[in-house]
Amino acid sequence: MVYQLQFRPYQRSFVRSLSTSHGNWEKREGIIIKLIDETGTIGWGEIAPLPWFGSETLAAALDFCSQLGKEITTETIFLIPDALPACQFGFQSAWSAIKQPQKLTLNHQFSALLPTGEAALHTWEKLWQEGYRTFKWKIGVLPITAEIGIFKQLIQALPNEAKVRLDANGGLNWEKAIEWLEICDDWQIEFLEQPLAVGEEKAMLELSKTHSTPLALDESVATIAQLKACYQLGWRGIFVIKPCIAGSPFHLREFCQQNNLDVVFSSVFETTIGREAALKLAAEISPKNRALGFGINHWFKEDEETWLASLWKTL
Ligand SMILES: O=C(O)CCC(=O)c1ccccc1C(=O)O
Ligand SMILES: [Mg+2]
Repeated sequence: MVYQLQFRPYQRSFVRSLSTSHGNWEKREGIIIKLIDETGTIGWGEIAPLPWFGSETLAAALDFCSQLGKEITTETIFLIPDALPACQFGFQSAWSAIKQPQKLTLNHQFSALLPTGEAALHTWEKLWQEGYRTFKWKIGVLPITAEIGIFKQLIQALPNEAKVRLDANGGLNWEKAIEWLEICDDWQIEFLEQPLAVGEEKAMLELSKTHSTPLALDESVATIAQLKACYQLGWRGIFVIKPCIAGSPFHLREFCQQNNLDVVFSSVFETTIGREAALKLAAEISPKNRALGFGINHWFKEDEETWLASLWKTL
């Protein structure tokens, strides 16, 4: 089967930059793709790379799209190399949108991403009023004493019913991870995400055995190959899945289902197009008790619908 292909790069700025232990992220860049089959049916897809997480760069994704020309075959779509995981996801989900155009039905809760640092203290309440009951806050950004101080204020301000996830983005060392885990154990945190850097999976396995707070791997399992490697290593804790950068949605679903993984789905600030495809997977494989990490409205300046509509017009 042959599909006509069109694509458009996009970029949008965050209202405030996303601060993590990797640094400050100012704007989201990606590519929207449009496939058209012989009957005129359209499938949209999105390539939303996150190079600081280990995916390809935007430039590599653009090179890939540019060399394809005006058409792409089913075969090419399923032979995209593993070095281009965000492209695998974008093209294969656009293909699915044509072949299996089912509507998205979800009854999961969402988790809201709080701004980093003190700003979390005056942001959670608005999100609570919007109905969020799970909140994620970044750590490993400020000096640890200051951060623990803010954390204690936050946890005491939040209603009892609220669940809290902490995400260190690999920014802690062994001692700081233990310091945080002891606090997490006291406050019944839902989980601590990626305390140590990529490559320190054995140490994280060790930490998971000595503390009651569950640990989640994120950067360590960014792609399907990494996910498999960590599973093989014996990781049976939580796996954070960012579908848009993980690779083939078909392979991802198969591996998660076969091994019954405890997964938490997570956004990479993709647009509605990537988000719909990611949430379709979540509807199938995310456990109901794990809120989806897609509560990221308020992070962009433009109104999503208007912004996307104007991008669409150019395709
Ligand atoms: O997972 C969530 O709840 C929100 C998304 C999120 O935290 C995130 C978004 C973009 C890039 C990295 C991360 C992260 O989990 O580290
Ligand atoms: Mg994370």
